[in-house]
Amino acid sequence: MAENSCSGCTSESCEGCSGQPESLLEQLNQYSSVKKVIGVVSGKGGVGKSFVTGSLAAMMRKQGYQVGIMDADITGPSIPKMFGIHGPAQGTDQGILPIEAEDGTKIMSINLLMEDEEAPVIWRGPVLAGVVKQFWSDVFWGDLDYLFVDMPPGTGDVPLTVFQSLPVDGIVIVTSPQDLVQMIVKKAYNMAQMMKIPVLGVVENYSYLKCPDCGKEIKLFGESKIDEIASELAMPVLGKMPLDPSYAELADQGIFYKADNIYLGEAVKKIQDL
Ligand SMILES: Nc1ncnc2c1ncn2[C@@H]1O[C@H](COP(=O)(O)OP(=O)(O)OP(=O)(O)O)[C@@H](O)[C@H]1O
Repeated sequence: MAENSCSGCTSESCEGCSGQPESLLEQLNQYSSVKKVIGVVSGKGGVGKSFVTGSLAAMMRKQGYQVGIMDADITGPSIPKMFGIHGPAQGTDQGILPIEAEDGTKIMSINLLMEDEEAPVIWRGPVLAGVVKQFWSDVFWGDLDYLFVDMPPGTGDVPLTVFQSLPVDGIVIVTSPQDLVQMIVKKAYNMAQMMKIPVLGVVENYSYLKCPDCGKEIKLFGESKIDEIASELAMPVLGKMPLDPSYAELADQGIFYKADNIYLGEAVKKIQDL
């Protein structure tokens, strides 16, 4: 995990602090340990960010790692439904307990804390940011190898809070093959650069649809430009995923942890190598 050796001390009490900007890192829940924090981001909504978060978590879990998912997409949480879990989450002296999916993935989401899952969250940025910090400091995650953070789309308050408050080891950018992509991917990439967060690479979703009859690959959104963009930014393409209704079905049935996303092998390797 990224070091935060100077958090909690002042420039008077620690020589190491002098001249360094004050760290905004939040303290992790004291009864928990998290080895690696991986953020999954997208420049715009609906490109499959939760889908990639869920796939990566499920694949890591299948390999025997202790895995958690923090659903930081507070106003559009979709992880609990994908993993077939419901609240209310319970609290103990150690903190709020995440809810475990059937495969053992530990999940915390605002939907697990609301009385009515369908009630909208109409909160301003600072409140949303506060919730994300509490998901780190007040949730009893236990000992995790990987915590995946499903971010809201864009570069607003919540992604900024995650980048500043959590020791993010790397991010995966998710995108789709459309004309706007170049600008959107660059915005996400540049934000990470400005926050000094390593970019592990980019995943393109909806790259094509495979015809169930003839196997032909149909490029629904036109030709992909992701290789060009990735090479311009000197980051790897970690996968190109087709639109595959069988995955959507697993999500709708709440058994997404069963998904074996063969298109994300490179992404898994990259995360394991961290
Ligand atoms: N490759 C795919 N094949 C089939 N269905 C997919 C694929 N990718 C995403 N979906 C489905 O599309 C919908 C939107 O995906 P998802 O929720 O992951 O997007 P998102 O980027 O997280 O959205 P938001 O911006 O709202 O957070 C979901 O129902 C998901 O199951």
